[in-house]
Amino acid sequence: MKGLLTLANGTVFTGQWEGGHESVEGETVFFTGMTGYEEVLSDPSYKGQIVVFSYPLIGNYGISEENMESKKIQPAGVIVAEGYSGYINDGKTPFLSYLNKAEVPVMTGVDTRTLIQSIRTEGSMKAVMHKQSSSPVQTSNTVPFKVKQAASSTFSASGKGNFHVVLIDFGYKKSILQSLVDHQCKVTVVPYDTPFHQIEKLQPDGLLFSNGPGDPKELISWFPVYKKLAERYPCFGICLGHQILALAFGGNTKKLKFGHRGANHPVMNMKTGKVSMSSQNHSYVVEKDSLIETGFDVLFRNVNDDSVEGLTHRNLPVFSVQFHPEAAPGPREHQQLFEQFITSIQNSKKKVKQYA
Ligand SMILES: NC(=O)CC[C@H](N)C(=O)O
Repeated sequence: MKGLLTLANGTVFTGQWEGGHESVEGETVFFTGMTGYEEVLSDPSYKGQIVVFSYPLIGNYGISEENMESKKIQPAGVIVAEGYSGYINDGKTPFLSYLNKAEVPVMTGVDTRTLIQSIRTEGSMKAVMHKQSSSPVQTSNTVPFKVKQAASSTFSASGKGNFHVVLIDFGYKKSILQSLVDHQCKVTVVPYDTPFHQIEKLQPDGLLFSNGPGDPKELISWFPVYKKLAERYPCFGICLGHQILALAFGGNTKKLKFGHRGANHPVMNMKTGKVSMSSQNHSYVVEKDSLIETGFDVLFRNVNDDSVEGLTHRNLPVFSVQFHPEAAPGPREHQQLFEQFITSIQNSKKKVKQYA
């Protein structure tokens, strides 16, 4: 069965329709990593997007539940050049069956090279993906934000939990929670719309503002609460969490032409001059010139396009990164940022003791 992907500019790409809902729409974005499709498919930040994989063969090591970042397949649709359907190890689910079960449509045999070139030239675009035999869904302008946990829940490694971190959930990846637990934190996950006094009641040692889908400015009504929290507790922001911290302190964000999605984005630490590789998945960035009165300095910059990749506050134990330090199988060299967060919690605790 033939499938069609119609971009907002009218360009049509064809491929093999492999199943799932008969018609979906979403913003078309591309991911350049050679591995890591399980992470991409289950990262809530991809919610509602149509993801095009630039690596030509996807699915060659199947799907393992343990590598999934959330309980759902998050993108609205998936486009690949070739979907692997050969042998995989026991205990893994074949790529296409997993997506079929989740009813997420996949198109294979697509000219992904030309498709990605057109996104690079014209920018990320809305598109409709549908089975040739069914009529396409109507395009709407709804932004697919709002990933919400019903209630808060607490996690820790048994017998451990030296620091209590409240993870503010905008659509968090499981490996962020895991990285905190691995760093001896007891973690309470709370929905993004949890009032200040409820977070205060939990007596956190620090707060983690998570990643998440959509435009961070949608959360504007919550910025005063996030600012108050950041003035009170040591904070670490990741991706959407980083953007939100900048906005809450009066900074601004803008949308990139086609975003950064891959596992080899070089970033420079502005304090040390050291360049390291990072995993990334974002459309929006913090505008450097908007930071003047926020109290934030640039902690990391992107070596490719000079965009802001991290912030550190001059007077508060608050820092953030636009990339994903928790990511796997991307580079692991940013795990030390979780250590930095723990150190900032420890230092704040010492200060409180001093003044007590
Ligand atoms: N990974 C994320 O948290 C993404 C943040 C935001 N939705 C963006 O696209 O820029």
